[in-house]
Amino acid sequence: MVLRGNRTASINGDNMLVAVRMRPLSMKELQSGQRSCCEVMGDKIVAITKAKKPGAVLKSEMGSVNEYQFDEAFDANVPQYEVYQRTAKRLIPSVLEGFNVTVFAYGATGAGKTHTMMGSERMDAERATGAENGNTGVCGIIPLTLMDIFAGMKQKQAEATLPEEKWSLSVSYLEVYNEKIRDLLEPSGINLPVQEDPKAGIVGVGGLAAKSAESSEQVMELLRFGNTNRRTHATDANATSSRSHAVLQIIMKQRWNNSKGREVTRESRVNLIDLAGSERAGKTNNRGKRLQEGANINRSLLALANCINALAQGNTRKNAKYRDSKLTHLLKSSLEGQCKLIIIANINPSDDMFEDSHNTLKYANRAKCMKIDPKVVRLRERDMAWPEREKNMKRQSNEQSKENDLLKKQVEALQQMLNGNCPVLPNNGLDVLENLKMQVQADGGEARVPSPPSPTHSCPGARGARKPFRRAKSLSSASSVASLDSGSVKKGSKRGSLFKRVRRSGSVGGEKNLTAINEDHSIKGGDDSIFRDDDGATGPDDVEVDVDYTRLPHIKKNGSEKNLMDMSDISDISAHESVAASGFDENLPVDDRLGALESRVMDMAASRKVMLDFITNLQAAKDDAETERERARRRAEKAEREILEQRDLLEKLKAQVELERANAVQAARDREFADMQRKAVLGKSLAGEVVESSSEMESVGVVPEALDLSTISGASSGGPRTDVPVSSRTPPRNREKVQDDKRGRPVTGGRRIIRRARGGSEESKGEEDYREVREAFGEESGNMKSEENDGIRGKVLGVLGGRNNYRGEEKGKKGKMRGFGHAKVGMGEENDNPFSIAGVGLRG
Ligand SMILES: Nc1ncnc2c1ncn2[C@@H]1O[C@H](COP(=O)(O)OP(=O)(O)OP(=O)(O)O)[C@@H](O)[C@H]1O
Repeated sequence: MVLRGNRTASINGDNMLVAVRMRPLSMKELQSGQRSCCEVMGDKIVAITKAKKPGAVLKSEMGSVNEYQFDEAFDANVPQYEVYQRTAKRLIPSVLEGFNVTVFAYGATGAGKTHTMMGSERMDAERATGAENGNTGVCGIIPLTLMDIFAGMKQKQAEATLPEEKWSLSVSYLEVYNEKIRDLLEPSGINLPVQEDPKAGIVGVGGLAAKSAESSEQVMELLRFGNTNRRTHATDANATSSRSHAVLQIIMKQRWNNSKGREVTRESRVNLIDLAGSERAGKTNNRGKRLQEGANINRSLLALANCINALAQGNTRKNAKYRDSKLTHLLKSSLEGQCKLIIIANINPSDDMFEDSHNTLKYANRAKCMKIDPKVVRLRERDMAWPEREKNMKRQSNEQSKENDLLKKQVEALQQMLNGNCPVLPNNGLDVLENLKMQVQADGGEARVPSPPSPTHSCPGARGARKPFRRAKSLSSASSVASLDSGSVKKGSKRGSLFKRVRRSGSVGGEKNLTAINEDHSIKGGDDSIFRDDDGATGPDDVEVDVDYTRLPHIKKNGSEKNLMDMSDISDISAHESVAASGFDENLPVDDRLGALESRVMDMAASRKVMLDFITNLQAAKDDAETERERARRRAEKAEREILEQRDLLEKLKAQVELERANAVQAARDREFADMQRKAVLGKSLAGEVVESSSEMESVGVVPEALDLSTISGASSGGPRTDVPVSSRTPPRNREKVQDDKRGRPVTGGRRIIRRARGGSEESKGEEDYREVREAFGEESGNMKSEENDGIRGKVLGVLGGRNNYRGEEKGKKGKMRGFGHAKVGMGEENDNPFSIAGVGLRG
């Protein structure tokens, strides 16, 4: 068995601590027969044993033991609190003194990093039983550190000896997932940028939320919320595997006033980091998204290992490639030596994880060689002399005040436009909106509330905090939009167009003439006193803007009413202003005036943000209204088109009805004419005159052949006639003869006869029909006496018989007796075909 090792402790003394923590084998691992290959020995030494391969010949296959010495080493039995006590707790005094501290846990997946940093799932229950009193069984380093920091702050505050000494704390929580930085406290899905301040040697994250907290409980609440947004997923190696690196940043501030009346701020940051674990794809069986996550985790951990290697090689700080990953970029200031550093290497003792655990130990061993030289307390002192500061504050305050006035008036103008006083924006109104848009864009889409300026403040957040003031100035001078009131423009004025616009055009009656909106929505200049007092000084008492904020418009959007501005944000602007006015009261002590001015600047900035938001909302509402108007116009046009189409259609239908009516009239005339002809023919026949022309017969719908008895064969058989030629002409249908009967009632010739015929006995039916035919055609019954006419009568009855299914001879008896008498010229009862000769009958 070969023994190798590196039994040296960290070279950085108190500034850096490298510890190793070994977790116990899990039940699952024990059940699957895995054995421990690691041992924590005395003197903070960890030994890792590589088993000899069965039948090993090569040196690499031989068993070996490696021993490494660390600043701290914890075996599986060491409880959470002891781990904390021997690591992070040591650095709490440094934090309270203003040092930056970074603590991170490193190791393979499932080695116990989250357990070490956060604690176990039972942490909440345990905390409820009083972790603060020493019952800290399952709390990890993060909650324990928070408790101690808050306890330390409380004590410091209680023992405060410095004038106006105040302690405060805020936290931010982020994750690095797949090389993207996400805010866990205000999750938005946005990939936040890493920002570096080389001068101050600080690396921060742009746009990261910082939440102030009064107690560790509050921070733990925030953490719990953040953890619900963190990416974790079950893998083969760990049921709750972290898929991202999580960074909790605690920012602690101590403020006091020094003997020269200057405010001094001391700020320290504590980074508590739970890294995701390195993993081998072969062991974890991860696929797809998990595999990609694993690759990104490994890449960033490799970048971290490379940086540590480079830093451990002595004077090669510049060789460390921090930008190889987001994680190393974020940790740059911690690794470079700006921070006190604690690295906890977690190992899983299972022999199955030998390679991973050994790598972790080698990595931690190398980290010991990093040179850490954290900067001592970083004091940020306001070094500006008071008169200069006061002047500066006044200027800023006035700029804000003027800008706010202008914004108030623009809000008013927009409200009027929105309330319908001016449904279409005039050109200069559009200028206002355009100007506002530029302003909002120049603010990066959002106006931030500035904190009091601190010229020597070197952290990026604090520098950013001064931005709104500078921005306001540069914006106003850069703005190139044409003035609304060109007469009042002062060309070349440093104040720029936004302020030029409210220059006065004259004062009225000695009163302060407030800037107002002209009827055409341009902004009318007010009294110069808005900017200057009689004595030439400027101040908030000059501002008297009477805006009724209770009349803020509600915009209907998507069916629901939306208030464009939160009233609570702005309702007490005037109160702020009156309080802030004390900043100009020369009789007050300097500190009070400074405080008042600061608070005024902040309030002004806050109300400016509210108004900018409001204006943006108004703009959006206006856009929505215009879109809605456009939609309504299109809908109206469409409806108009449809109405016109309907009208066209109606006209066509009317014309068609007219045509049909004319046709019907013409058809009625034709029928009348045909009936007259037929009547004439039948009259002739009944009178015994010879009907010479077949066309005469046809004209009344009687086919001559059908009446030609010579063509009738089997007339006496009584069966259906098959040899009777069927008229090739379709008998005209619906051509019913309508005429008055004797009583003047309209009678439908053929049909009526048929109906009647169906009613009585067969014989009398024939007679009746015959009579009715006669009557229908207005013949005198006397004309029927002659024997010759019996033939015609027989014909008529025969036709009737066919039409009404008279049965052969029996039904046509009378006709036969009187001559022709072959009523069965009809088709018999089977023949119902209206197109047969029977149908031709008298129907025509
Ligand atoms: N010291 C310990 N004592 C008891 N159980 C532990 C200890 N360390 C870790 N565990 C348990 O081991 C399992 C894995 O631990 P943990 O989730 O902390 O691993 P991890 O290193 O954070 O893994 P990953 O990188 O995948 O997130 C958990 O069930 C945890 O409770």
